[in-house]
Parts: sequence; structure tokens; C-alpha cells
Amino acid sequence: MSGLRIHIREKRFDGKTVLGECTVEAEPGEFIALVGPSGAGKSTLLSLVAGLDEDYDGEITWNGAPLSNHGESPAHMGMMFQEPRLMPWLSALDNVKLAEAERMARDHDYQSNAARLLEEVGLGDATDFWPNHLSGGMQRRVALARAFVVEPQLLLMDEPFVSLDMPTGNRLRRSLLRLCERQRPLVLFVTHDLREALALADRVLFLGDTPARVMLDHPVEGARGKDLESAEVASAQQALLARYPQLLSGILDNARSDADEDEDNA
Ligand SMILES: Nc1ncnc2c1ncn2[C@@H]1O[C@H](COP(=O)(O)OP(=O)(O)OP(=O)(O)O)[C@@H](O)[C@H]1O
Repeated sequence: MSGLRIHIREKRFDGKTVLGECTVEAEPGEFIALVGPSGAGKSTLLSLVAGLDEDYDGEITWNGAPLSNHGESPAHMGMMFQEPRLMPWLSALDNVKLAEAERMARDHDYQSNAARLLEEVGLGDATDFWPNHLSGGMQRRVALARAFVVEPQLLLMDEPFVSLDMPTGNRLRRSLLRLCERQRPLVLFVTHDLREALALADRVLFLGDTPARVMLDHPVEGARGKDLESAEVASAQQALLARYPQLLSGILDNARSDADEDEDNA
């Protein structure tokens, strides 16, 4: 098949099975959100796909070939995490260029896309800034540009916009969708915010149970890029909650306690 196929039979940490039987198939260009209660194994699953952890029983393939971090990966892969993980001694531009280094070494005619990507995410005037002179939202923009500069066929995102204020998060979500529209990567996007999943994704996968497995594969109605705070997203969330109350209670409890924490910190 074309695209991504994940078949995990088992993933253990310290003798404890964290992921059980999990199968996910996804086509190139799809945007898939992965949600589930805290500790369900979302980040673990992403790190297996990223090849950061190869100690598991199962197979992960891209267009039928093993997707491995060793040697040449069959899919250009982009990643973005909760923390922007920028090199503090490099400018914004050089941080993005760093992700192109391998490609530049391989292809001497390759022209850097780093400046154009920074322009696209709204940082055209800040390319020479050091990370510690950038706001948290701007640092995430650099990380977003860096994820896309490799023109990824597969983009792995682990809560990339968590703990940003709503307007900053919304601007980043819009930038992400614009870049997706142009480059059409397959996106695996981990979030604990069900509204964010319903606003961005084509499909939402719910990871849950012990050991974790995919408990629900939910196609999202409507176009990508809904407003997180819209009535459309609220009613989609309500409908899901009414249909799968047991499944979603853990996720919504997380979201509520995060919101309480944000209020306490405000
Ligand atoms: N390196 C590790 N060593 C041991 N246990 C680990 C390790 N990484 C994760 N775990 C355990 O695996 C389980 C799944 O963790 P994971 O971080 O993947 O969950 P998650 O769904 O991403 O959670 P959250 O939403 O809180 O980030 C948890 O019980 C966690 O404690």
C-alpha cells in the first residue's frame, strides 16, 4: 500500500506492556490527530514511527518499505515537539538551515529554502535573531519552518502548540495548514485537546485502554482549519462525547485540569 502502515504487536518499558496490538494505516496527504488520556502511549507511538526507539515488536512501513531511522529513510520526515529545541548559538535562519544540511551535502545544486520558509511563517524580519531574542510563539514558528524545510512526506508533531495563548496558537495552526496545503505531507499530530484535533484533522484516532490500542478511528466532518472555539467544533465534540462517553471522559478530564492550571497561572 502507499503511505504509512503501523502494526505494533507490543511495546514494553521495563517489562511493562505500554502499547498492545495497534494498527494504523494512512494515505499520503492525510492529517491524522492522535488523542488519548495522559500516559496512554501517544508520544511513545510517535517515537516508534520517528525511529527514535526501535525496541518494539511490530513493523512500520512507508510505501511498503520499512521506515527506519537507520540508513536512508524512504520518506523525508519532519518533526516538531512541545519544546522548539532550537540551537541557542545559531540564528533563526541557521537553525532552519541545519535541517537541510544532509540534503545540501548530498545534492550540491540544492538551493536552501530556509529563508523562504521563515518568510512564510511570518519571520521574514527576524531571520538573524538568536532564539533567546524570540518569543515562545516565534520560536515555535522557527520550529515549524524547520519541520517543513525538508519537504517532509511524513510530518510527526507531538503537542507542538501546547501552552500557547489562543491567538498565538491559532496563528500557528493557520500557518501549519497553509504549509500542509502546499506540501501535502501525511501528518501525525498528537494532542490532548480534542477541539484541536477536530479543528485540524481529517481523522482522529483515540488511543486508550491498558495496554493501549486504537479504540476509535473517527473521520472528521467539514474542512480542515475550523476555529477551535467555534460552535461547529463544540458541537462535534459534544456529539462524540454523547456517543462515546466512557472513551472520552479521560481526555476531557485532562483538558479541564489543563484549563484550570492555565487559569491558576494567569
Ligand atoms: N522512557 C521511558 N521509560 C519507561 N517508561 C516510559 C518511558 N516513556 C514512556 N514511558 C511510559 O509509557 C507510558 C506511555 O507514555 P507516553 O508518554 O507515550 O504517553 P502519552 O499518551 O504521550 O502521555 P501524555 O499525554 O501525558 O504526554 C507511560 O506509562 C509512561 O510512564
